[in-house]
Amino acid sequence: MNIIILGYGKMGKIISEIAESLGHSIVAKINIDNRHELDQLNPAEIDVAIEFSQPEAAVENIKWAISKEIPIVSGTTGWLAQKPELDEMTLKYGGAFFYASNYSIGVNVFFKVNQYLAKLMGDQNDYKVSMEEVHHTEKKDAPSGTAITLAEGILENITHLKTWKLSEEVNADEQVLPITAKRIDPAPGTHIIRYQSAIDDIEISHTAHSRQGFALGAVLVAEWIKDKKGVLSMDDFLSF
Ligand SMILES: NC(=O)C1=CN([C@@H]2O[C@H](COP(=O)(O)OP(=O)(O)OC[C@H]3O[C@@H](n4cnc5c(N)ncnc54)[C@H](OP(=O)(O)O)[C@@H]3O)[C@@H](O)[C@H]2O)C=CC1
Ligand SMILES: O=C(O)C1=N[C@H](C(=O)O)C[C@H](O)C1
Repeated sequence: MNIIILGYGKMGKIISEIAESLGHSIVAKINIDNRHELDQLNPAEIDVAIEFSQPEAAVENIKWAISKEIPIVSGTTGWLAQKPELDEMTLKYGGAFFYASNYSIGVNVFFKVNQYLAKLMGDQNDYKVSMEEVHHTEKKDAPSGTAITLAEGILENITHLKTWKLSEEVNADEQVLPITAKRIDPAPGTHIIRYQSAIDDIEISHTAHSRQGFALGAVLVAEWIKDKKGVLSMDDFLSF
């Protein structure tokens, strides 16, 4: 496959290495300073675009790929308010757009465990639920996209919770799920969910040891999306 990398930073570099090791060709590695190279490319020769850039750059990058009819796999976090607009554009162009806040298989198993635990805890009003995420200091957004997906999994199952908020106070508001975001190098990504009561605590966590799992997942999705159409997510890709 011929792949274009939109955002050649920490993730873009690992994704390129993995893709090349699997026999794919990287036809361009685009950062802010060489975006002009996009105009010299022949879209017909690109099978898939993989986009891991920055919150302010993601929408423009994804629009570029959709408008050139190139299937796009995006992992950039911190811009999701604009996703409905991009979903609509994908359908208008008859293209393929895949977004996931986390491409690691382990985290996607963890998403399911989180939903199941929240369902079990839905009527257990003596427990206060809270979340902590830990990432490296270069991360631009907080809370992480993964933390927001986890929060959505909790809110849809615990009815007295109405929203989440960045806060360190576990007991502040019955209706609010507090999320603490810590920035400590070199943490690739840790997420912890805690249910705490006077009697006992329940805790689940996922700790990434490197960025390898995120990058491999993105390449596997890129291979899968090549001949697909529509607005797609990990629920379409994974069979669990
Ligand atoms: N979904 C997932 O599984 C994962 C998602 N992420 C997310 O991916 C994103 C990237 O993470 P990471 O690689 O660590 O970040 P980096 O900061 O290391 O890389 C981002 C890259 O994007 C480049 N960039 C900035 N503006 C543009 C633009 N307009 N067009 C193209 N490229 C641009 C930057 O270039 P320059 O340095 O020149 O500004 C930089 O090289 C983040 O949003 C992060 O949260 C990260 C890991 C996993
Ligand atoms: O910026 C990162 O590094 C990561 N970002 C993603 C997120 O915001 O959830 C995924 C992973 O946690 C690493």
